[in-house]
Amino acid sequence: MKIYFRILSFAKPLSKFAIPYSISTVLYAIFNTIVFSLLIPVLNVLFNQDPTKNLENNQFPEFDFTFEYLSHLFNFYLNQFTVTYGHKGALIFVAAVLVTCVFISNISRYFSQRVIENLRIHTLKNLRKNVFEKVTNLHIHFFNNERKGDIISKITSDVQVVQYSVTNTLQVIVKEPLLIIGYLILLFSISAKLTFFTLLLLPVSGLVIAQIVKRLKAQATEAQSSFGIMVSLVDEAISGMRIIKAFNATGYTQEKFNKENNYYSNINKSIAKRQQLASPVSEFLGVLTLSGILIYGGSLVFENDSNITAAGFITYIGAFSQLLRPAKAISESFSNIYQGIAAGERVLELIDTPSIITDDEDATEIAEFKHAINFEEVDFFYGEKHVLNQLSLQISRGKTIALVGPSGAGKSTLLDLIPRFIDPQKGKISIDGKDIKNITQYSLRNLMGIVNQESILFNDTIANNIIFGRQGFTLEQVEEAAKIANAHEFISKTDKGYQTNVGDRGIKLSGGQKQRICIARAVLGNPPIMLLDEATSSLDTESEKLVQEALIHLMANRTTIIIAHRLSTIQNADEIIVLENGKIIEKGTHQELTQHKGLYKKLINMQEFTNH
Ligand SMILES: Nc1ncnc2c1ncn2[C@@H]1O[C@H](COP(=O)(O)OP(=O)(O)OP(=O)(O)O)[C@@H](O)[C@H]1O
Repeated sequence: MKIYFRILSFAKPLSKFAIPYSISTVLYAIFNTIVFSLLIPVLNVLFNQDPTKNLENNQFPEFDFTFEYLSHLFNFYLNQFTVTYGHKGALIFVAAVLVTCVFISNISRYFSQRVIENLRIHTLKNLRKNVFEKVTNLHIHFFNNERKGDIISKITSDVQVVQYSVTNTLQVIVKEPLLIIGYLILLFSISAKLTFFTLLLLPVSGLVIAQIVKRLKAQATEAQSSFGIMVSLVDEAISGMRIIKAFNATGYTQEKFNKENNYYSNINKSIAKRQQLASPVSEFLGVLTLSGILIYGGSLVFENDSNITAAGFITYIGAFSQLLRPAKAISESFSNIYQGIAAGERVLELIDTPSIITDDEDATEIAEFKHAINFEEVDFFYGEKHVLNQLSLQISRGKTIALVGPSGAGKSTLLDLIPRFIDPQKGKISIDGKDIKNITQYSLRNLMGIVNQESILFNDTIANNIIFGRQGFTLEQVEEAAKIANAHEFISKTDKGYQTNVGDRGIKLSGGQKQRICIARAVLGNPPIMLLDEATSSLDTESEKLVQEALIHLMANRTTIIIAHRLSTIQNADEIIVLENGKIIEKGTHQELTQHKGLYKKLINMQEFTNH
């Protein structure tokens, strides 16, 4: 229930919806019940052939806020009509009242449905907005541990499931009980004795339904997470289609998907079995109750119990059968709500995931980089694994630092610490003496240009891929950045120049072109610090030369920390840091390090670096 109310809290301000919804629903319930209460006088008109009999005790009723008052008022006018215009006139009167009541009740229903529909759309818009904002604000490490497909399915499919069950239930929770109350009042006013008897039978039906829907929530959770796995499989298959084809793994991939698909379908079958059972069972139990009423109530009528007349009894049966419909709707929606709650729980779990990397309350902005970046006895762990061990390092402004070392030595981890993609468990990293934890992430990252090994582009124009949402850049500045990145020439030759769309992940561009656009993106805004992870994938010589040149332009007059794979980059660096098992074991220039018989020399001898 807590989850249910939290989901509803996304409908803020609730009063905007709650007030008009309550008013229109109450009106609907009242007029709907009145329509039924009209049955008694109609039957009386039909059965009662002597109108003067009615007139004898026909008095204008005293005002009272009850159904009885309404019924007396109606009877008063009905009798007047019967006497003045005969039975036909009376029937026309009843028909006119009926049409008016049905009109008002349907208008009210239409309004209440419109309000609830708006509430549903509003809630889901807020829920989707919140969950996407949350996901994009989360620390990078979170995405290493989660399946991408699961996150996608939470934002899309789970939110949709919440829509169809939780908000539908809201409609049922308010409207149907009101209808039930209305019908119960009518039933009590016809015969209290018979209604007490009816109420005794209802809890039995409730217990049976509860038993049926009990396991639904666990199954619904399983179904949603299985759907998440399926989305992941589709995502992996589409992104890895080349490899799948190259290794003839189409069958293997299809089989993996089919297995999950079968599992998902089976859970859904089982859920549907239970859900579908709720409605016929509740209807059957309702009719069972009705037969009880028929026998008991009928005998009261036969015994000439003054409590209930024949017309009253027929209306009673009619009203009771109407009572079954909202009761059925409630039991049906309860069998659906579990699916919605399970989905809601998954969405809220994502919203509640704490971001490990946050800005300190007293974090300040940093506008420029003047002196040095310092690592002081930094320790970093991935779980139990000690990735960086008591690492201390100074990077002075304007220098180019090359990080080298065997695979898994901790180079990428070291680079990720500088823009606070991750935080060290021990030690301190500072810029110009200021702990980076006390600097806002936004201003810290604003000082940096980052180029990854993988050229990540988005399905958008070249210009938008370079600007990437940053404000205040002119097309001239974008072109300037592209020129530094050796990209301007090829961009100008494309169909629409800077407005050319690069396709999904930049599929319409070559590897080298993608890299140069990423370099242009990093250069734009002229950040003083560059964090580079040199690509290992070899390009053709021409392309390689262009990328290499672009990187040289990029590093000029900046502080650069680069995970280097090319010998030329390493040789040009001011300082080479050799990492092994999370420790700096050597540092110096190329000349200095080749004179030692250390790891660097060994890596050179093993031809670890490419010779461009
Ligand atoms: N997200 C992660 N979760 C758990 N362990 C990780 C994660 N990322 C890296 N590691 C581990 O941390 C260690 C250092 O990884 P890192 O990527 O920093 O090495 P590297 O020197 O950059 O290697 P390479 O040159 O192969 O990219 C490795 O042993 C790796 O297995």
